Amino acid sequence: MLSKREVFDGVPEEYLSHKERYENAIRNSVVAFSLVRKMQEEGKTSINNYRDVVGGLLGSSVLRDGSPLGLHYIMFMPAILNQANEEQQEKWLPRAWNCSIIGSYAQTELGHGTFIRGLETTATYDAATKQFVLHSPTLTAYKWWPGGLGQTANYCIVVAQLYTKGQCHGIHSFIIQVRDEETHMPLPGIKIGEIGAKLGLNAVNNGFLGFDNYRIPRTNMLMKHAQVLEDGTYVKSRHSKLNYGAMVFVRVVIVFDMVNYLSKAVTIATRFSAVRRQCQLKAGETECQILDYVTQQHKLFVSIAAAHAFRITANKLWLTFNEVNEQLVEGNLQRLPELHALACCLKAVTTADTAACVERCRLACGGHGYMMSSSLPLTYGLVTAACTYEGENTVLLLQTARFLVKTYQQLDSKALTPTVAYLKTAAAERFCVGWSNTTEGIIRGFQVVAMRVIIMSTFNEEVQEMSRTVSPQLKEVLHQLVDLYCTYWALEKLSDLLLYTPISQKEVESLRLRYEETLTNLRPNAVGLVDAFDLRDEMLQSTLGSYDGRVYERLMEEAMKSPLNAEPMLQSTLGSYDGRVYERLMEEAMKSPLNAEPVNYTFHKYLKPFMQGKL
Ligand SMILES: CCCCCCCC/C=C\CCCCCCCCCCCCCCCC(=O)SCCNC(=O)CCNC(=O)[C@H](O)C(C)(C)COP(=O)(O)OP(=O)(O)OC[C@H]1O[C@@H](n2cnc3c(N)ncnc32)[C@H](O)[C@@H]1OP(=O)(O)O
Ligand SMILES: Cc1cc2nc3c(=O)[nH]c(=O)nc-3n(C[C@H](O)[C@H](O)[C@H](O)COP(=O)(O)OP(=O)(O)OC[C@H]3O[C@@H](n4cnc5c(N)ncnc54)[C@H](O)[C@@H]3O)c2cc1C
Repeated sequence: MLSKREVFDGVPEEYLSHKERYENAIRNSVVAFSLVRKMQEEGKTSINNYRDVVGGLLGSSVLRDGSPLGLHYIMFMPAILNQANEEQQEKWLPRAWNCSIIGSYAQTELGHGTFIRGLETTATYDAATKQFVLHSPTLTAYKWWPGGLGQTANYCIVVAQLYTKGQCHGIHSFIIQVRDEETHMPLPGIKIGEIGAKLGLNAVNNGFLGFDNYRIPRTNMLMKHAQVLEDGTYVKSRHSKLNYGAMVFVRVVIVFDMVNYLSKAVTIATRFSAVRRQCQLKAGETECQILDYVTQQHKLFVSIAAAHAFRITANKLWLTFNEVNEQLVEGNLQRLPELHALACCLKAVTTADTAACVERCRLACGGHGYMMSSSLPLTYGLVTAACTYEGENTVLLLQTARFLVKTYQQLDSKALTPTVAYLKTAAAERFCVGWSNTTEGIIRGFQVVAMRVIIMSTFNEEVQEMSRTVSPQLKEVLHQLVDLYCTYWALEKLSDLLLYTPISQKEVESLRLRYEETLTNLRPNAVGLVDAFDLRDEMLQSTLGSYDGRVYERLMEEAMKSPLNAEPMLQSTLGSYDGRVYERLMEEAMKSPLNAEPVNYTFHKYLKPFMQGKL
C-alpha cells in the first residue's frame, strides 16, 4: 500500500537541509502510520499482530533515516503496557494507540546513560497537593537523546529519582505532558528542543528536556509495580528490576530489526556483485562477475547465513520473552535474570555483527558502495547506532558475563534453565572430548568456549527440524548455510578454540578448506538466496541492489537529481526548452557584476578626467 503512494518521491533526502529532512520525515511518517490507523479501524490489526505491522513499517526502513514517531510505538506504548496499572492503561493506551497523543521515552541524561541509578532528575512527592514536582537540578540532569522529543512528541515517559517523605526510593517512571495538546507550545516549566545533527537517524528528532519545578498529578507515576499512596507512603515493587521491562522488550525488538538491515545490505551487495564485472582471469576472456571471486564470496555469504541465523534466534527470543512475561504476571520471577542476560547478549552480538557485515557489504561494492544512493552508508549509520542505544554493547555483554559466572559458580547446586544447560556438559567435557570438524563438533567446541552458542545451536536445531519437510535440494542449501556460519566463526575465534579445546593444526587447515568449499558450493544459489529475502525495491531504495540489475542507469539517474546538476545541460540562453530567449538574455545580462552598481568607480577615476582632457 505504501509503495503505491507517491509522497516518497522527490529530491533525495541527502540534498535537503536538517530542517527540511525533519519536515519530510513527519510527512512520510504520517502517511505510513495513518495506514496503520486505517488498518486498526478496519479491524485488520490489533495488539496481537501489532509486532508484524509496526515492525514491518519501522523495520523495513521505508522511512529511510528513521522516524520521529518510532519511539511512540517502540517504547512509549510498551512502557505503559509494562509499567502502568490497569486504570492508567485504560486512561493512556487508547489515546496512544490511536495517536491522539504522541509519546517518547526520556531516560538518558547528559551526564548518565549506562548507570541509570546515577540519574539526577528528581520527582519529589508533595502530599499537600497530591502532586510530584519534577526538577532538573543541574545541566547534566537534562534528558538527552529521546527520539521524537525535539519537536514531535507532546507526552513522554520520564525516568526520575523518586523522593517521598524525605527519602529517595531510586528511579521510577512517570508519564508527563510536555507540550500543549492544542497549540503544541512547550508547557511552562518545560525546557525542550532538538539535540542536533548526528552520524545517522537524522530524521528521528532526538531531543533534550529539562524541568523547572514542574508539577504533575500523583496518578502520573506508573504504578503497576511500585506505588506512592496519597499520604506519600511508598509501596515497594516485588523486584526492583521489573521497571526495566520496556528496555528488555526493546532489546528483543532490536534483534528483529538487525535481521531486516542485514538482509537488506546483503541483498544489495550480492545483486550488485552479480552485475558488476571486473578483471580478466585470462587475457582476452570476458571480464568476471565479481561474485565469482572467492574473496568476494568470503565478504558476502556469511551475511546471508547470519541473516537466517538471527531471524531464527529472534523468533526464539520472542517466545522466551513472552513465556517469561506470562510467568512474571503469575508472580514467578525465577527466569527474569536469564531473560535479561539473553536479551543483553543477543542485542549486543547481533548489532555488532550486523554493523560489521553491513560495512563489509559496502566495501564489497567498491566505490559505488560509497554513494549515498546505494543505501549502504545510511544503513550503516542506522545499524551502528544500535550498538550504543538501549544499552551500550560492552556494558550489556558484561551483564551476560555476570549472569554466566554466577550460574557457573552454582553449577552443582542449581537446576539449570534450558539456555544455560550447556554449561554443565561443557564444564565436564573441557579437554576431555576430542575435536571433531563437523557442525556438531564445532558447536560442542563453542559450548566449551561458551560464545555464540546460542545463536549457532539454535540455527542448527531449527534447520535440522526444517530439513524434514523441505525438498532435498533446499535441505542441501540450508545445511550449507549452517555449515558456513559455524566454520566462519570457528576460524574467526580460533584463539578461543585453541585455548579451550584440543583442536589440532591439521584440523584447522582442513576447516579452512571446508570453508572455501562451502563458499564455492553456495555460489550458484547466491542471488536466489538474497531474492528469497523478498525485499521489494521500494524497501531497498538502492541504485545497486534493485531486482532488475539496472545498476549503471540508476546511478546516472540519481546523479542527475543532484541540485548541482539542476541547471540545464545546454546552458544556453538561446536554446532552452521553453523558448524564453529574450527574457533569458536579459536575466543573464543582469547577472553581470558590472550591473550591480549604476556607475563604476573607473568613470570618476579615469574616464571622466580623460574625457575632460585632464589626463
Ligand atoms: C504495543 C507496542 C508493540 C510494538 C511492537 C513492535 C514490535 C516490532 C517487532 C519487530 C520489528 C523490528 C522493527 C523495529 C524497529 C526498531 C526501531 C528502533 C528505533 C530506535 C529505537 C531507539 C531506542 C533507544 C532507546 C534508548 O536507548 S532508552 C535508554 C536505554 N538505556 C539503557 O539501556 C541503559 C543501560 N543500562 C542498564 O540497563 C542498567 O543500568 C545496567 C547496566 C544493566 C545496570 O543496572 P543497575 O545499575 O540498575 O543494576 P546493577 O546494580 O548493576 O545490577 C543489579 C542486578 O539487576 C540485574 N539487572 C539489571 N538490569 C536488569 C533487567 N533489565 N532485568 C533483570 N535484571 C536486571 C543485574 O544483572 C544485577 O543482577 P545480579 O543478580 O547480578 O545482582
Ligand atoms: C541514536 C540514539 C538514540 C537514543 N535514543 C534514546 C531514547 O530514545 N531515550 C533515551 O533515554 N536514551 C536514548 N539514547 C541513549 C542511549 O541509551 C545511551 O547513549 C546508551 O545507553 C549509552 O549510554 P552513554 O551514552 O551514557 O554511554 P557511556 O555509558 O558514557 O559509555 C561510554 C563508554 O564507557 C563504557 N562504559 C560505561 N560504563 C561502563 C562499565 N560499567 N564498565 C565498562 N565500560 C563502561 C562504555 O562501554 C563506552 O565505551 C539513544 C542513543 C543513541 C545513540
